[in-house]
Amino acid sequence: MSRLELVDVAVQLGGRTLVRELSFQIGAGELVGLIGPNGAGKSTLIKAIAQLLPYRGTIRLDGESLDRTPARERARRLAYLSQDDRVQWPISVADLVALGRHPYRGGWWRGAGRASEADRHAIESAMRATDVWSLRARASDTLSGGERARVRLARALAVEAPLLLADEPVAALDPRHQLEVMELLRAQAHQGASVIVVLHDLTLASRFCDRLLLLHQGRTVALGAVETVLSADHLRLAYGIGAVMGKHQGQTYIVPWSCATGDLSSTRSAI
Ligand SMILES: Nc1ncnc2c1ncn2[C@@H]1O[C@H](COP(=O)(O)OP(=O)(O)OP(=O)(O)O)[C@@H](O)[C@H]1O
Repeated sequence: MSRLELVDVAVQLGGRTLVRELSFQIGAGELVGLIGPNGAGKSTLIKAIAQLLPYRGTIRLDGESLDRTPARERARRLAYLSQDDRVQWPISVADLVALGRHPYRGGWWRGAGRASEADRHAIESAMRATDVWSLRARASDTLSGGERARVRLARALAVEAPLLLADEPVAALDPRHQLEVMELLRAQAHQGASVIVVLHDLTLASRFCDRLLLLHQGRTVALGAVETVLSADHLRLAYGIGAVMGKHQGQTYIVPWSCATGDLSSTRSAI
């Protein structure tokens, strides 16, 4: 049985259809990259899976419809890292990461200082893995964009959920931290989690993901093996670019190189 299953999922907002009849499955231990141009519907799809937007169709986690799963249980089984990186309160980094353990607690939040042994272990592991342990006493609203991104990822990892949805987790990161975060997501998958990561960097998508889902205008352009999805035709049709592709140490790198010329509208509408 697949871990996550979407059947004919569609999202309509403000009178527009943002995701169109999309079906796919992800197994335990898989890292799937969700790619596509700005406005393709990637965040909308991720939010629908996270039950943050109304949708049509069915989304099942371990065989159970997510819209029927009680909220607290869902919050343990599904960790969501949003694209929105605003930090609303001047709470410490440690307390922000500790919020990831909230679904395991009864009653109201008491902060990282009063966490159980299991909570403390999850919080510290997540902070060390994302390289933010040294920031633990800092006020979270004083962090740089990249530091904040890693702290928010730590909060999502602290949930220790079997499904991790990460919307552009490397967008604000320097190259080394981008690689570290992708290795971390890979490691989460190796340990049995199912991970969906939204990416704009096609080389990272190619190198680290098991499969890719390429969206354009809310539709699936391609879903499958990295080499199949990242074809020159798909890049031209979905992104309107020409790219330089090559191999290094047996892995594919992709450098967006030129804006495709000519009328793409007819080919795009055919996708
Ligand atoms: N609440 C809403 N009402 C109407 N349209 C919306 C709403 N939210 C998003 N959209 C539109 O839906 C489309 C898809 O948005 P979405 O954020 O899912 O794109 P994306 O693929 O994540 O893009 P990006 O790469 O820019 O983050 C966009 O055209 C966006 O303007």
